[in-house]
Amino acid sequence: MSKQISIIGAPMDLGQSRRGVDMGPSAIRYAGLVSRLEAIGYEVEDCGDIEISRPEKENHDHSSLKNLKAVTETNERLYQAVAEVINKKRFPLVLGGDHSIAIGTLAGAAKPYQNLGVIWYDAHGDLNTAETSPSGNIHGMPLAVSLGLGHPSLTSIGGYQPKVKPENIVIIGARSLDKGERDLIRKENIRVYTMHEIDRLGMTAVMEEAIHYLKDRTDGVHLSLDLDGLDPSDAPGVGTPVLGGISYRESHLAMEMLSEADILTSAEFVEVNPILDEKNKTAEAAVALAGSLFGEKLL
Ligand SMILES: NC(=[NH2+])NCCC[C@H](N)C(=O)O
Ligand SMILES: [Mn+2]
Ligand SMILES: [Mn+2]
Repeated sequence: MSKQISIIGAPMDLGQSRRGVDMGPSAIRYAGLVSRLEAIGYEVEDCGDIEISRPEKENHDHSSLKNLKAVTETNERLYQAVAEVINKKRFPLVLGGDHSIAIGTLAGAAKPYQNLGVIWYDAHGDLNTAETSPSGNIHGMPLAVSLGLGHPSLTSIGGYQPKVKPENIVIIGARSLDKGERDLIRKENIRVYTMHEIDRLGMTAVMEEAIHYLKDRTDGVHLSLDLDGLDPSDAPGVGTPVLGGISYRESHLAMEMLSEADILTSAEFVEVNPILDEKNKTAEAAVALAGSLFGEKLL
């Protein structure tokens, strides 16, 4: 992993309907992200926040894709920002914002790779399209978009598609999937470790398998960590909490194992919503997990 990290804030809340997730990057910074990474020995640059487009007032045309234009424009800018960081041979660490920002992150992060692996750490699959989405919220669609499925203005960001292949994806922590998402997972044979497998096999075995699987077939790996992958008792500050999630300790173990495997080439932490949080607990969890992910050791 590159010893130089560049942090990019993407304070967007337009991919869903609960206000406050645009303050996620601030909350994560406030919880001490930069000093935490510097203490491990990284050279850290904070690039600040990308500009977020204003939502269109009339949204009737795209009720199945809320704020499509603003989400598209914002992700174009995030794509550029991530690509620039990678050109400088630095490690991009993106802070959301709702999960729709993964569209731009992945457009930038996948570009140098033939077979980018993706670890989607999430309660949800985020594999909806306008046709299958129950909500019209684009934060439920970014993984589908990265597979090349969805509205052309989203799938064409970065000028190439798909960004990732279904066989290079591992979803961890799933416990809320819509019908269309389940169908897509079966059709494309996407590897999913649901909460059932995490309970049954334990996080150690799940991560060993996931890492082994990705190591064999990919030339880079992106971690997209939605804080709602964690149990709401450990990460209450999220817009779409689902009971029965991954514990704080299991998440640390997962991050530590990723750090040891040294396979990551980019990462993002998304869906931190300080308005719904308890004393910045969720942002603090994100920073602590980033510590483990980047190799922090107690002894
Ligand atoms: N990134 C997230 N929190 N996504 C939640 C998605 C919820 C639901 N599956 C939807 O598509 O609307
Ligand atoms: Mn989620
Ligand atoms: Mn998500």
